[in-house]
Amino acid sequence: MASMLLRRRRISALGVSRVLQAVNGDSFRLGPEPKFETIASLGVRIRNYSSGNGTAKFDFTDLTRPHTWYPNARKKNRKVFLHVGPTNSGKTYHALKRLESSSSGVYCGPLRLLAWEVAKRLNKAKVPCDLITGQEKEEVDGAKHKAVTVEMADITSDYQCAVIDEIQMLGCKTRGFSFTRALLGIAADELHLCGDAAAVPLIQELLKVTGDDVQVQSYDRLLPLVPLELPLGSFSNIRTGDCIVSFSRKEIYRLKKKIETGGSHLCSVVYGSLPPETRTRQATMFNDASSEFDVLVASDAIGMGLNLNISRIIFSTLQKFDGLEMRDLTVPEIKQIAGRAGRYGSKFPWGEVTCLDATDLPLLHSSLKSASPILEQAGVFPSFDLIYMYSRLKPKRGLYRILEDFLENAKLSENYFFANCEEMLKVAAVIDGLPLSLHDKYLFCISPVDMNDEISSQGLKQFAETYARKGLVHLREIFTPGTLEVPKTPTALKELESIHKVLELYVWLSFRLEESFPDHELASSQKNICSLLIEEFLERLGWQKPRSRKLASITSLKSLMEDKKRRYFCD
Ligand SMILES: Nc1ncnc2c1ncn2[C@@H]1O[C@H](COP(=O)(O)OP(=O)(O)OP(=O)(O)O)[C@@H](O)[C@H]1O
Ligand SMILES: [Mg+2]
Repeated sequence: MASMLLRRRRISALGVSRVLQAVNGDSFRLGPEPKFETIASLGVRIRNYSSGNGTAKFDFTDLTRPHTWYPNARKKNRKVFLHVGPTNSGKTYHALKRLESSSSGVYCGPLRLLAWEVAKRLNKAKVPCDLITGQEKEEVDGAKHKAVTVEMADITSDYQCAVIDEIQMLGCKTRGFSFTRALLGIAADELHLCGDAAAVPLIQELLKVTGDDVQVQSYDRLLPLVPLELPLGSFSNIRTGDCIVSFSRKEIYRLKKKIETGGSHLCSVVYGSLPPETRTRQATMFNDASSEFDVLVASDAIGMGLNLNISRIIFSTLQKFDGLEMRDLTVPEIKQIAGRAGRYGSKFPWGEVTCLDATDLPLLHSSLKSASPILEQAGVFPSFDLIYMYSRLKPKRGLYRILEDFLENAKLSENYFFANCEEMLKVAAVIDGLPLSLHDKYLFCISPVDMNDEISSQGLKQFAETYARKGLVHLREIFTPGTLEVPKTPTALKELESIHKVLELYVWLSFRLEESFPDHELASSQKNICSLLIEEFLERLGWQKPRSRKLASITSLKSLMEDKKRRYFCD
């Protein structure tokens, strides 16, 4: 199918045959935008350097004091509240209450789904709130509040209140630096940090030098979470409100099929490579008591902060493929995922957690009893301006060499580690030969391309090549609108997911290089069609036997979209 959509002469090899595919959450390389945000704080020495008088010896690779990169935040004496406790203890709830009552504010979350949930909640409470993620900007008239994915946090604005959710992610190898940037850089009178107690000592240490006032508020779980003594046993024991967790996309579909062929349940699915809007609607459908989709099959894409009507989490495995090898889930991962069961305010009075396989039960039980290991270091990454200034010392080098050199020479304090930038380097290696400015190269490097996905990486390459050659990239050059159709096989589904990624990449670029990527509307609408077709596959052409709903009568895409809007967009 994809050969019809992505012209063959440009995107050739399409097959992706990984049996086990990691199905993580949102794309993580929606890094901070390449704005000159640090330079102001580097002061006079940079001016000396720039004037070329040769007297200044500014060391751009000295990253030992990242808090000095954010003069706006440093002008404030921020009141920092650390809301810590187990999952489902009301941490985010209390922070959001403050946000809601503030005159201006921002919520920064790790997932689009969380940002979406918060924007919806604030708007419902008559607090106009924009939703801003790497790929979308939904602006509301008069909004003084924003719900954003953490990479989009604006450190140049002044807020009364800011919330950073799942703050323990500052220890994440790939995305941690964006949490650190938000932590040190957001200029707010009140900063609320929600997350695991394991992050407290590190945050206290990092904020010792900022002059902020830090208070810790601890919470207890609101509803009990009961680890079961028995595994699930037969699949006939599956019941409404169950969520089976698996880390392989193929396994997710196998489980869905197995449960649905039992004839009593229909399954929503949520996993990382599904389009975000599809994930949102699948989650909404599962949460909706009047929908027939009463069981969820999901990856760890549901693992953070989400409020889902889950009564019991069933781990199909306690191992996941992390891109390199199969490994056991960590204690925080198990606790985060298990914590989705029995959310306060859902219809279930407590949560339960078990496994498919009895041999996994001891690890499950011991992990739930263990404290998460104390975080030792926070991620950090040089902003574009530092890389740019450094590049002037190394003329004629491509971004790959500049990044590599920079990281080799960079100095950090013991509280920080360098973000893993392998994915950025992969992009740099592909585009370095093109006649593009360093700024443009950096932009392509932080774009949400999935370099492990052949279609997505080919899409990026073609966009960058055309942009370098002509400065203008029309979507039609690599994509033929109007050819998308409901996938008929799991392979076609996978291809459609990849095509969605290419369209998402175009939309992302069109936000940042508006004139050069002018087909924003077309790419957005095709992207939406893509996700609707994927959902149609999930609902109609999957393995389930629809019961009462007359899906067969939905023939045109228009009526399909209207049908979906009626059912899932009206809230
Ligand atoms: N005091 C309260 N009154 C009403 N609802 C509450 C209260 N506290 C929490 N809730 C609700 O309970 C649910 C869980 O709360 P919340 O999302 O804040 O937990 P959390 O500690 O942030 O969990 P996680 O670690 O999973 O992110 C949410 O639906 C929230 O709205
Ligand atoms: Mg939370």
